[in-house]
Amino acid sequence: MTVIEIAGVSKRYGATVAADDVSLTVEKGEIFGLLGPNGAGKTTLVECVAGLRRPDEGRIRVHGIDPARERARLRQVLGVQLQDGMLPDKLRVGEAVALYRSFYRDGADTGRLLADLGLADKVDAPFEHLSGGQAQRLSIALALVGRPKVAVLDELSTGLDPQGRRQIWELVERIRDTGVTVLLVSHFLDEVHRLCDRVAVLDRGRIIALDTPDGLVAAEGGGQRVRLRVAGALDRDALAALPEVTAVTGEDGETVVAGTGNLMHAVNTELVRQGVTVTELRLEQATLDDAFLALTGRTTQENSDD
Ligand SMILES: Nc1ncnc2c1ncn2[C@@H]1O[C@H](COP(=O)(O)OP(=O)(O)OP(=O)(O)O)[C@@H](O)[C@H]1O
Repeated sequence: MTVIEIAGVSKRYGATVAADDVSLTVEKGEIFGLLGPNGAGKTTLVECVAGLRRPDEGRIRVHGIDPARERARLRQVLGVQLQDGMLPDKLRVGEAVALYRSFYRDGADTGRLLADLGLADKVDAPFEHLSGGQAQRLSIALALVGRPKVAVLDELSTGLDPQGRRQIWELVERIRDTGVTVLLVSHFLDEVHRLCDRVAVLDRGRIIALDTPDGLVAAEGGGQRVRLRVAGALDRDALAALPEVTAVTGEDGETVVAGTGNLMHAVNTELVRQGVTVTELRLEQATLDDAFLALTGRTTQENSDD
């Protein structure tokens, strides 16, 4: 069942095209990722889904509701994670959750929600005293307090340490397991790889790829690389001619063989045939980072430094 439908959506700010003819659908129970560099248009798109902005063109439906025209109905089915620092410093965790709960006819049990999010002992803590991870968990609690069918989570693990990120990821999986459809905005490749069923990669307002995380990696060129060094001369052309091999590159005496299928075995067999002495041999699986680089021409480092 389609829960979110985005069809031909465009949004401009003056001369900037933030969304350019974007179409996608999100199915019930999916964790769907929007991945892209800074300024790619991710936030603009989710703000349109959340009814906070009106697209210039195109159609959006969330559970059949037009977000731009039916904000009150939308609020009953869609929960949106607040961005950093959007709560008053002195507001206590329990007060914030109770306030947000009061917006809904059929909201969550706030005590249970806080316990589920590991915030039970922070009920009386003011927002300004929360750690980064606790503040993130509170923002997720506020997105879920209306027991939404759809949760929009934006840059959910920014600023968290590795342990905090893992905890948040487990939490998102638990949310999905309760039947909530999740639209997740991220520019972290490891995050979308771990969590998402499907990912749309956005760049300059356009969808440049839409697939499962593994599908994106595979499309990048099969997903494997063998790095090797040998003593003496290596016939790279013979390696390149192997059916499993898509490319052979190399510098500083290292040879990098990219390919598909049983690449390691094929390369090994060829090295034995050539009778060369191998001094180093290592298999790397391509990651979503490689796919991102191949798709956008930018590394994730350039991405976050944008
Ligand atoms: N209110 C606004 N007025 C003018 N331009 C805007 C506005 N909001 C966003 N933009 C521009 O639209 C483009 C898309 O921005 P958007 O925030 O949607 O991207 P994003 O992918 O969410 O980026 P980030 O990862 O940095 O949050 C950018 O070029 C941005 O500068």
